[in-house]
Formats: sequence, structure tokens, C-alpha cells
Amino acid sequence: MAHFPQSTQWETSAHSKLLSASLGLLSHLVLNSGEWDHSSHLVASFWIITFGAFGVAEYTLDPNVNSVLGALMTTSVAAAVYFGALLISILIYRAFFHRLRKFPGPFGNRLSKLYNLKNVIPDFRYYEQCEILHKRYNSDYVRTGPRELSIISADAISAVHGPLSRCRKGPFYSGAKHIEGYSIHTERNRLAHKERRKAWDHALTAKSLRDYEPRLNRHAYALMDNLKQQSSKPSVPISEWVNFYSFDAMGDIGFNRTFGMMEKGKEDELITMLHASMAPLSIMGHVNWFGCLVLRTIGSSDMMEFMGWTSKVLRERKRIEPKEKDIMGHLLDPNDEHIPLHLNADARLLIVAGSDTTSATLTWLFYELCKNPSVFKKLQKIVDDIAPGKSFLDVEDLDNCPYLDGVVHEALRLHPAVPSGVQRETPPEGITLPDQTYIPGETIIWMPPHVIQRDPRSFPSPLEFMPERWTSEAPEFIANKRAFITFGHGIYKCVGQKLALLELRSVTANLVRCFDMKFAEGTHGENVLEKTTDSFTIIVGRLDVQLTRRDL
Ligand code: HEM
Repeated sequence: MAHFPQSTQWETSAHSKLLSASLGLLSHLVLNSGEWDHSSHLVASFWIITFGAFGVAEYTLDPNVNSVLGALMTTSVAAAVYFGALLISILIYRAFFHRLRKFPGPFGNRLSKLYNLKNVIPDFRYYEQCEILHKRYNSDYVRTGPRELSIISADAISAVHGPLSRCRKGPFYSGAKHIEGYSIHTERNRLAHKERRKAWDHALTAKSLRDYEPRLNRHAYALMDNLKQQSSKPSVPISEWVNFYSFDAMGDIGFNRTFGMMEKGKEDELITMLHASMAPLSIMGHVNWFGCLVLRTIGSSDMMEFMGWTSKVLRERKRIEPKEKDIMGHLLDPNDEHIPLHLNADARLLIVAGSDTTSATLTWLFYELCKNPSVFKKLQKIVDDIAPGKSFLDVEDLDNCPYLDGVVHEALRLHPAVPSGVQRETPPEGITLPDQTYIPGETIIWMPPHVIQRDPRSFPSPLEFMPERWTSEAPEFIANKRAFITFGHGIYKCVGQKLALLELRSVTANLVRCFDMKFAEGTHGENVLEKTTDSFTIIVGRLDVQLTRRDL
């Protein structure tokens, strides 16, 4: 009987294509059994190390391999068979056997999220493509990725997002761990989130908001003052000015520190950097494993610099006892010298969540008012009658003005600042929706507010900017109020909703009272329509208007 030396046993196994293919299939099983989206750097490192070690073993143990090139060739063949088997197994499974195979959608979406990127990349307004997909398949359910669905049934909102829902935040949120630790927004652990949410809720109660009101008034007043100076010009970039306002106000209410953007009349460099760091989210948010690889290899210098700034601001803020209360005062622990990393993430969140959202909504609101002069005139007449004789309306003057609220809600409905929605994942046992559709376990769900809030089943004449539907004048134009999810729904719902509404009311009412407004000569708001992009929160295109001062 022949005796095989050790090296020949190695040779036999190394050259076995069957073994390589079997390992490829086994890897598919392993990859299919857990959440690897944000461990793609570890998986890639594992493969590089394993095939590197394989090559070295080939060179040293295989008697037929006499050169580095020879070892490289054998390793390449083994890798090709391994990855080929892995890929074919993944594609066949996803295309024909996957638990979501019964849901309609483009065939390419079954195979990879990369295919769905073609809906993102042309203009970075994925939410519009979602609307097209739902119309094309004439369905409330569209498969937008191998294990992902887009759902637009308003009846499903509670089951997916409601306080009693068994769905959890999806892997999208774990992206934060590569850079900054988890903010309250990216915290996926329910209990940890609940604990942190208490402090945030406290920071934004009705009583706390009253503490911030004088500052909201000051910033809105400063905005009107600046716009009065601008109004002699034929064209005013109102989108930029409301952006300055919202960042200055948020810095002040957030940390007692203004960015001084309104004073300088230009965007602070830090904010430019922050926006630059958010732009890749429009792609990486869709393909999490790719985002993870990029962040772990190239990193994000803009983000790191911004994090450095927030950390410095937090340290400085902790040393002082400000004269006016701020949100960070509720979040910082006075008995702890140390500032935990997650507060740094919260500070960044505060600026992004609190400013971009409000300024984008204001820009869209003014776009709609220019497009609908009769609504503008009606609103102007109504706010003229509030506190006559006062040149500036304080936040508290606007507590009870249903038509103003209607205007604000219409802007929020038609142009939600998080238009593609937020990601949820079903529990392992799946969920059954009210229409009896069963959504299998570990399915990623997006429910895009942009589409849901333009659905005639919930909002008849959905594309009409109709503030009256929110008042007693035309309530029949709201068939299902639960479909209004601009601020989210359930336990992760926007904690800053009331603050946002105060800001939106205050700026809108004062601007409409101080000025007549129309699109700048030769424009009709086309930049807002064409240049707006979606980086989780919306980055709105520029809106130029003509302002004419009114005698009050
Ligand atoms: C028009 C204005 C705003 C809109 C449309 C908006 C929208 C949203 C949405 C949809 C979420 C849920 C995110 C998710 O589940 O992933 C959210 C969460 C959040 N928002 Fe807002 N937001 C606005 C203004 C603000 C303001 C002014 C603040 C300032 C404090 C703020 C702070 C937050 C925070 C801290 C969260 C995370 C809450 C949590 O996870 O418990 N937002 N917002």
C-alpha cells in the first residue's frame, strides 16, 4: 500500500476543487445566518488572511510548486472556485428560494442591493424612484433588495413602527459604530435607547421649550432684520438664510453657542464640512457593507474633524454654567467629569437633526407659498390680524392659529425632511400586517413618507397644497391622519417635533407679515425641484425669491 507523505495530503486537499466549492457553500450558510453588514471589513480581512496563508502553505508544503508564481496560481484557482460557488449559491438562493420571493419588484433587486443603486444614483432622490416602483408594480409592497421591502400601506405603520411593534431598528443604524459611537438615534438596543430617551424627553418638554422661547424669538427677529436689508436686492437666496437661522438657533438652544452664520451672511466652514460628510450617506445608507468597508479603510476626514469640534465644544460647555438653559444641560451629567463618547454623537445629531430638517422644511414651505399666491395672501391676512400693532410676533402669539398650522403641516406632508423613511427589521418570527400579508423574519422594511403622504387613499387630491385640509374648513381631504409620519411614529419618533413646529410657525408667520414674496425674476423654484438630494435627511436645492417689504 502506498504511503502518502504529509506534503502530498496537503497537495490533494489544496487542489480539490470540490473542497473549495464546498467551503464556498458553507460560507454562504454562515453569511446567511447572521448580520454581517457592518462586519464586512472583518469578513474581507478573514478572506485575505486565509488565502494569504493558503498561498504560503502551497509554497512550502506542495512538492509540485517550486515558485511564488506557482503558489499564486494554485491560490487563485482555489479562490476562484470558492468565490464562484459562494456567488452562484447566493444568487440562486436570492433569485428563486428566498423567503421574499413572492413579493413583486425588479428581478435585479432580488439579487443585490447594488442593482437598486441605479434608482439612487441618477439624481439622488430615491424616494421619487420608490413612488415610481410602487406605481409600476401596482402594489403596496415592492422588493427593493434581496431581503428588503418598501411598504406604502398606511395600515401597516403601526405594526412596523408603533410602540407595540416587535420590529427593531435595522442594520443601517450600526454604521455609526465605525466613527462616533451611538447617538440616541443610532442606538439599536431598545432598553439603552429608552434610558437615554428620558433625558432627551426632559430637554424638550413644554416647560423646557418655554426656556428656549426667548432665544427662538431673538433668532427669528435677527432673520427678519437681515432679510429686510436683503429685500432691496432683486433676488434673495431664502434657502440659505433659513439655513443660517436654523443652525444659529440650534447651536444656541443646543449648547449656548451660536455659529454666527446670520451675522456673517455665510455658511460656517464646519457646517459645510458636516454636509460634505453626509453626502456619501445617499449611497452608503443603501449598501451598508460597502459603507462599512469605506469607513474602515478610507475613513471620513470631514466627519472626524466635525467630531473633533463637537468634542471641544462639549468640553467647553461642561466648564460653564450658562445664563440660559440649553438642551445639552439636560444631557450632560454634572457629577461626571468624563464626557462619554455617545454624547459626542448626540451633539452631532442635535445639529443635523435639528437644523437641516427645519431649514429644508422652511425652504419647501416658501416654495409652496410662491407657487400658491392665494394661500400666501390668505395666510398673510390671517397673521396680520394676530396681535395688531406688534411689529414682530413672538412664539407665544402663534399658539392658536389653525391656518398657519395647516400651511406648516402641508409643507411637512408634501416634503418630509426624511423622505425615504427610516429602516426597521422584522423579528425572527416575522409579522402579519392588518391586510394579512405575512412579512417573514429578518426582513428590512422602509416605509417612505414621501410616497405614503402623497397617497390619495389617505390624502385626497394629494398633490394640492391645501392648508384647509388640516383645519375645520376641509377636513374631508384627510382620509387617514395616521398616514402623516413626517416625524416618525412610535418609540423612536422625533423628540424635537414640538421645537421644530415652534420654529416653523415663528419664521413663517413673521416672514409673511413683513414681506410680500414671489419667485425671483426668471425663476420658478426649479432648483429646489431638481437639485434637492436625499442623504437620509434632505439637502434642499437653492430657492431664490423676491421680497418686498410691507408697511406694518
Ligand atoms: C421638520 C423638522 C424635523 C423632522 C421632519 C424630523 C424628523 C425626524 C424623524 C423622522 C425621526 C425618526 C428617525 C428614525 O427613526 O430613524 C427623528 C428623530 C429625531 N429627531 Fe427629528 N425631525 C425634525 C426636527 C428635529 C429637531 C428640531 C430636533 C431637535 C432637538 C430633532 C431631534 C431628533 C432626535 C434627537 C431624534 C432621535 C429620536 C430617538 O431616536 O429617540 N428633530 N426626527
